[in-house]
Amino acid sequence: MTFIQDQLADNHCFGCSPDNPHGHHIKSTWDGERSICHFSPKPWHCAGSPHYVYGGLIASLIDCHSVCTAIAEAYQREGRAIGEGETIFYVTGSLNISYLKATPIAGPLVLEARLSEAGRRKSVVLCTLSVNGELCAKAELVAIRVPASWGEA
Ligand SMILES: CCCCCCCC(=O)SCCNC(=O)CCNC(=O)[C@H](O)C(C)(C)COP(=O)(O)OP(=O)(O)OC[C@H]1O[C@@H](n2cnc3c(N)ncnc32)[C@H](O)[C@@H]1OP(=O)(O)O
Repeated sequence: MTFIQDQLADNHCFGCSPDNPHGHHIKSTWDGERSICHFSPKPWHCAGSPHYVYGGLIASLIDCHSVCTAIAEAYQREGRAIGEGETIFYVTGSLNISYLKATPIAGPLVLEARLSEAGRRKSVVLCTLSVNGELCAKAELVAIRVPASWGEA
């Protein structure tokens, strides 16, 4: 399976870089229309209750998965494979999450994202997070394209 994050160069992100030793290392697939990410929380990712996932982690996963989705779609729109040629880099402009149900820590968490808008610099990504087919959170993220130098070390 090919993951978006493994095709991106110069990515140091806490949420999604394969090379950040302290990060979440999320992995997302992109089928040309939507992206999927599976994440299995650890016991220490709990909220006040040991049974449910901490909301900040949920935000972090949605953030990275959605921005990576915007990046994948942008490469596709330019007729390029992900990571091919000049680097395309997006950052989070805004993130609006609704926590609909407590998210069971037993997981796995399934994130699914697709674009509702794709402009020259701005993309809007809709993302859901479900466990066992039950919708626990939904979000809208505005991703803004920035120069590739943003991501350089
Ligand atoms: C592979 C890597 C994956 C990385 C995933 C990591 C995700 C992250 O955590 S990134 C870190 C968190 N985000 C940041 O630090 C971003 C900080 N903010 C910025 O750098 C800037 O404010 C930035 C880039 C968002 C906007 O730059 P700016 O030059 O002001 O944009 P501007 O030209 O005014 O606006 C462009 C478009 O975006 C829209 N926009 C700008 N900022 C926002 C915002 N905060 N919310 C919603 N829309 C916005 C504008 O309305 C405009 O839209 P339109 O084209 O429809 O008129």
